[in-house]
Amino acid sequence: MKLIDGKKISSDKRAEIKEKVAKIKQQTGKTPSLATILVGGDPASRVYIKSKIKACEDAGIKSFHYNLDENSPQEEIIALIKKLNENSEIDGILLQLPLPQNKDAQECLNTISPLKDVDGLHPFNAGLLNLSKSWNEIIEKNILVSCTPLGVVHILHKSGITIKGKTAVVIGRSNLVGKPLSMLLLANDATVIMTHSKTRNLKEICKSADIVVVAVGKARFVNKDFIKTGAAVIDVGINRTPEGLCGDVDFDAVKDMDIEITPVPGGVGPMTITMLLENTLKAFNNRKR
Ligand SMILES: NC(=O)C1=CN([C@@H]2O[C@H](COP(=O)(O)OP(=O)(O)OC[C@H]3O[C@@H](n4cnc5c(N)ncnc54)[C@H](OP(=O)(O)O)[C@@H]3O)[C@@H](O)[C@H]2O)C=CC1
Ligand SMILES: Nc1nc(=O)c2c([nH]1)NC[C@@H]1CN(c3ccc(C(=O)N[C@@H](CCC(=O)O)C(=O)O)cc3)C=[N+]21
Repeated sequence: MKLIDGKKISSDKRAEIKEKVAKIKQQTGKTPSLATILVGGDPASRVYIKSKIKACEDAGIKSFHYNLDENSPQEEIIALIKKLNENSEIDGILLQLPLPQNKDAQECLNTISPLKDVDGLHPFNAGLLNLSKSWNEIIEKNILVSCTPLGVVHILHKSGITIKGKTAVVIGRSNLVGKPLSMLLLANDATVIMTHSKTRNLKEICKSADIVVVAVGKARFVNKDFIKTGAAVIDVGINRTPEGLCGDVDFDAVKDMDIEITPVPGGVGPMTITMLLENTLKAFNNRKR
């Protein structure tokens, strides 16, 4: 087993971003900025938001945080987003998901200005990703794509894992992770198989893959039976268990195989936040303010 060090790849990229931010400040006198919105007080979401704010600070990106009450009506969330859309000082807006019950997340996301949509969840950006024909096009056009999928592809590139021509199986089809990730792998010329809870013969399908990305949200879901020798396994899952934080892969069960694998913690998680910083810079550049 070869461990893929997401933390190291992430900190290298953050150092690059920090330099870029310093240059922008020097050349324009402006500071790229991110607004984060948390509705309610879900403990896991609080932890993520805290790391996001800390990462912004470390990189020299200005951050503004808004914490709305659990019971705030949807109109209040939308009104805040509209206010942030109009605030020329703010480059990126991140609405932390999931929202408390009885709120329509997509409706809120639809009101974020596509230019400030650092999670790439506005239909306009999701559409641009869909229409893109290559990875180069996505990079050159500065398309805003969901941070976790971007992080996964960055990890693959930095680890020297070829994507072109490979069979990649993605487990999970959420709008935040599985679906945009499948589009990114496709743009990188993989043969992509998208799988989900209704997929039959999941083990066999995964066993045929050169690259397996798991984003299901079930602790130790993937075991030896899913993985072929020589495969790259990217574990997106974050599960809090009595024994601590763990991914969707049963790490102990596969660790003796001849594979490359990202650990949890220290794999995809840190990259997600790094890509949020990168997307904030993209938003700054796209707005040319
Ligand atoms: N490391 C990071 O930076 C991030 C980690 N995460 C973590 O990744 C995981 C997934 O997140 P997210 O995509 O938002 O989760 P969702 O709950 O939105 O999606 C889960 C997906 O898994 C599929 N699924 C559920 N059960 C099975 C099964 N038995 N077999 C195959 N597929 C199944 C679902 O299928 P169906 O569509 O049919 O219901 C669904 O598409 C979570 O653990 C989350 O915490 C999320 C974001 C960032
Ligand atoms: N609009 C929106 N955008 C998101 O990108 C988003 C979201 N909502 N909702 C929740 C998920 C989850 N997510 C993570 C971010 C960082 C780590 C992370 O840093 N993980 C560390 C461990 C952190 C810990 O100890 O909990 C690691 O894996 O090493 C994990 C998960 C972003 N998400």
